[in-house]
Amino acid sequence: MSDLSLQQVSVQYEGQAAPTLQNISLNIPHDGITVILGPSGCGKTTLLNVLAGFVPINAGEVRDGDKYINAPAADRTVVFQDDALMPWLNVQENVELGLKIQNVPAQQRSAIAKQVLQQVNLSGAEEKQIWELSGGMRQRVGIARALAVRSKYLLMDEPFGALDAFTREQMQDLVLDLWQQNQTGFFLITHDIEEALVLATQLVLMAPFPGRIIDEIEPPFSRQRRAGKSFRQIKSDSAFIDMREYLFTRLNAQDPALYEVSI
Ligand SMILES: Nc1ncnc2c1ncn2[C@@H]1O[C@H](COP(=O)(O)OP(=O)(O)OP(=O)(O)O)[C@@H](O)[C@H]1O
Repeated sequence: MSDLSLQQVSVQYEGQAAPTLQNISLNIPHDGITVILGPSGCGKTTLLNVLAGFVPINAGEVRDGDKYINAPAADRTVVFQDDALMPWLNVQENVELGLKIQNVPAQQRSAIAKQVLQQVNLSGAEEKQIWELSGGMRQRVGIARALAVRSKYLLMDEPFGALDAFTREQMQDLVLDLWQQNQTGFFLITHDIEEALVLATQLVLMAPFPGRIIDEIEPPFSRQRRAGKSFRQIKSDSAFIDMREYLFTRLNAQDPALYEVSI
């Protein structure tokens, strides 16, 4: 299966003096968890919107294999932070929505919805109304909806930012489970250094003005978690602490030299 790739991509919004993204080149594996970390305003959301096909680029190219990406499609589904669920539909109906748009027959829709709701641990909640759910449950319905259409990539912008620490860890485990079970590629933005480290198979560090990539690392911790190591064990490991401090220093850089590219 092909990967998503950006070659020398630049984006400059109308009315802006400088590019929001400049010369971004990045490979996003179809079977990895790519996490973007960077200070506010460095263009993380713009990058996600480029991959989703929402924002046009001014230079460069974005491709999935030999297919150029310049419009939204069902193989790249955005899971919005506010979960974007339809409050007049129940859980099952929300999950079936994308399938309905694709004219999948009712019986098949229902079977797929039940299966993906089971994957996100929401079996039994099919008939619930959206307003009856907790924030974490709503996020899981949003993810189930994306899984239902068999999306090749899930694009997530700060998906767990509004959740408490415990629910957040449950959602991180869910991402790791789904990554293994479904062979889905994840592209995820977070402000949380520890979250980035425990989830990423590829961690991309960005700097602002103009938005650019300054480092890429491949943390081993998502695989360690899948192999049974607890979050507590991972986060107290000296390798984890060293990487966390490195990222913290670079993200809090007052000194522009720390924003120099180090790939
Ligand atoms: N539609 C738009 N039109 C004009 N300027 C925009 C648009 N979207 C974003 N920008 C500008 O582009 C820059 C980067 O914004 P973007 O949201 O991509 O950054 P970000 O890294 O995701 O920020 P944050 O972490 O605060 O969400 C900002 O200066 C923002 O004002």
